Amino acid sequence: MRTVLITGASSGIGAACALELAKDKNYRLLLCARRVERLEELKSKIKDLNPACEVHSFKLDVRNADEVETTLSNLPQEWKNIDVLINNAGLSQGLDPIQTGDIGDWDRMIDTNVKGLLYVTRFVVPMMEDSKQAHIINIGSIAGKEVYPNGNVYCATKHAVDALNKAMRIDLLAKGIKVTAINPGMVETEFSEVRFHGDSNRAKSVYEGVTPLSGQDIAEIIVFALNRPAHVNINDLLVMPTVQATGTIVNRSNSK
Ligand SMILES: NC(=O)C1=CN([C@@H]2O[C@H](COP(=O)(O)OP(=O)(O)OC[C@H]3O[C@@H](n4cnc5c(N)ncnc54)[C@H](OP(=O)(O)O)[C@@H]3O)[C@@H](O)[C@H]2O)C=CC1
Ligand SMILES: CC(=O)[C@H](N)C(=O)O
Repeated sequence: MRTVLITGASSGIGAACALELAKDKNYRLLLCARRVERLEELKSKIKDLNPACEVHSFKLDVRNADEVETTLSNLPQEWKNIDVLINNAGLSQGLDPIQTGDIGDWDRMIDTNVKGLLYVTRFVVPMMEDSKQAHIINIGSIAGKEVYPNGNVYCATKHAVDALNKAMRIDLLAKGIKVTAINPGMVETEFSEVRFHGDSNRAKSVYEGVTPLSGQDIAEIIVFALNRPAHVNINDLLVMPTVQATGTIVNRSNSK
């Protein structure tokens, strides 16, 4: 049995991972995010799907290092050993050129996508000491492999995730902790709604005329990566919908 901690489990890819892992009797789930009411709804979906799946959920804002340390160290005793960390919490805010970008948006992206991922990893790795199957999955992005117009700071944060993913693989090698980056292209979640500060029409237009990836598509790939034999690690995977060639080149006339 492996205990999996998923950050940002209240929506999108994180919630889909929880539901996918709940189908597999080898996993028990630690779910966190800021919106606890969403986590409660997710827990009841998991109960319907697999009543035997053990779930513990809690509120966590990954941007606050003290909160991350205190909350993780105060987990109930039976949840203190972690095997798998899915560093998923993240967001994009704004899509503006650098000279007019909103500094609050920049801070939120850097604090969540880079510093939050670091804080959680810093305090979870010591909780993996007893694990024989320790694995960290970092959710990067196509935006961590290339830069697209007006993506500036979001792209920079995901390039940082790409670097940290490689750095973790080096630093954690002697501990036998697997480290995998999953880098999605366009996935239809709340991502665009958050990027455009709740402008749902603009968010919808991102997915017009295309079949994007779903959270479930990414979750299935993560479960595949987690279930490889002990000697096999998927280091880095870039996953795009068939209609997407780069961060911004998308065929909207030939949706599959
Ligand atoms: N959708 C896409 O096209 C792509 C997404 N990604 C990445 O996938 C990851 C998941 O995003 P996605 O599912 O699409 O988007 P969603 O907006 O649907 O989900 C984002 C999740 O992150 C959580 N989160 C955000 N800020 C914080 C915080 N400060 N502390 C804790 N949790 C936080 C949210 O929970 P809450 O608000 O409740 O705290 C939510 O559960 C992100 O890292 C994103 O960058 C990568 C490439 C493409
Ligand atoms: C370009 C993408 O596919 C990604 N969702 C992003 O907006 O960075």
